[in-house]
Amino acid sequence: MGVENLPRSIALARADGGALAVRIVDQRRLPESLVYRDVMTCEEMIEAIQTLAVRGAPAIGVSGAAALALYAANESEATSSACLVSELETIASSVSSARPTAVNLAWGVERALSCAREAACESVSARDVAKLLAGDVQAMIEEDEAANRAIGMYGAALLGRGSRVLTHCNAGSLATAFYGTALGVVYSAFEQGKIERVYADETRPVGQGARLTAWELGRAGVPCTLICDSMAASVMAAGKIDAVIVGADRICANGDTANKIGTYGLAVLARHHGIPFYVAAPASTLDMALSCGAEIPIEERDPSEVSPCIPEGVSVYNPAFDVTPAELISSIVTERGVFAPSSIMEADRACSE
Ligand SMILES: CSC[C@H]1O[C@H](OP(=O)(O)O)[C@H](O)[C@@H]1O
Repeated sequence: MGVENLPRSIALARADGGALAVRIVDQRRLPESLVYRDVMTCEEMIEAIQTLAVRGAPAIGVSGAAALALYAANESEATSSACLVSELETIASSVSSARPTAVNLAWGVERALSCAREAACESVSARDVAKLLAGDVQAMIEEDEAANRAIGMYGAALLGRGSRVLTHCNAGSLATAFYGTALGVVYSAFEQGKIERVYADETRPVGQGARLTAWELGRAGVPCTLICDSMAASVMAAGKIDAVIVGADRICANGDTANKIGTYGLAVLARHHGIPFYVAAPASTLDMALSCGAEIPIEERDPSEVSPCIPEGVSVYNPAFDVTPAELISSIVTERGVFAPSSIMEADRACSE
């Protein structure tokens, strides 16, 4: 039992014949089946991101860089590193725009481009640039896990013994390279004997809580109660929650935070009930270029996610995220410590050192 019993959501691998592959857990198949899928091309990775086969801000950040590494290794016929860089710059925007809200995706793509440009300046061959890109994806995977374990350590210190935590969506190991952000705090606190129970919102319409968080916590042996999103208010009113911990897809310079749709409502409820509301996220989720949450692009997804049967003449609104104002957030937990939302720019500087 424990977090080590969880699969790695994304890893580099070699397909039959030795070609570079990115091996992902196909999260659309959970909780019924744990299915791994080898992604071999840039287009396949874009499709995996758009269909939520791979999902979660940090995980799609790694996937964005991996998309370029797959192109360089398996698709490009460039005869020079300069030509390869030019090709990568051409496809980069199609990867970054696969999902607009999580800043991690654009961050991962830009990191891969920088890696390729720097290598090309060293006059290495296109083949060697491809190898360096794959190596940097592996480094991102390792860095993300380390960041999540640090987030877990700092976040666990905020919780007392016997804590009952409410979480939303899945900000677990599946949503990252490994260990998770919000659930990383849970796993660290659980190892310290601090977690009595986790209440997991099912998180309509896609059900990341019911399908993924409940599956993770069950597999890790963490006591979990699955609730409908509409039950969160009553559970808080009944005094069953000591803290709310969620992930993030983009955190602005003033601390406003985009996360899965329904997060904002939880923050309002937590404030009403005097319950601390924590956001857990790595530096790759910070976007200091945006001054406030109104600037965050919110992805709208297919109406069929809300219901397979939409009555004629009825429209559907399906935003995948909402924005929680900084004033409703108690603290933001990063790999460099716990920060007040108003001090998140300090966190960005600390994480960049
Ligand atoms: C640590 S994952 C962050 C964030 O990403 C998830 O969105 P999605 O399932 O659509 O990829 C959710 O908002 C998580 O909180």
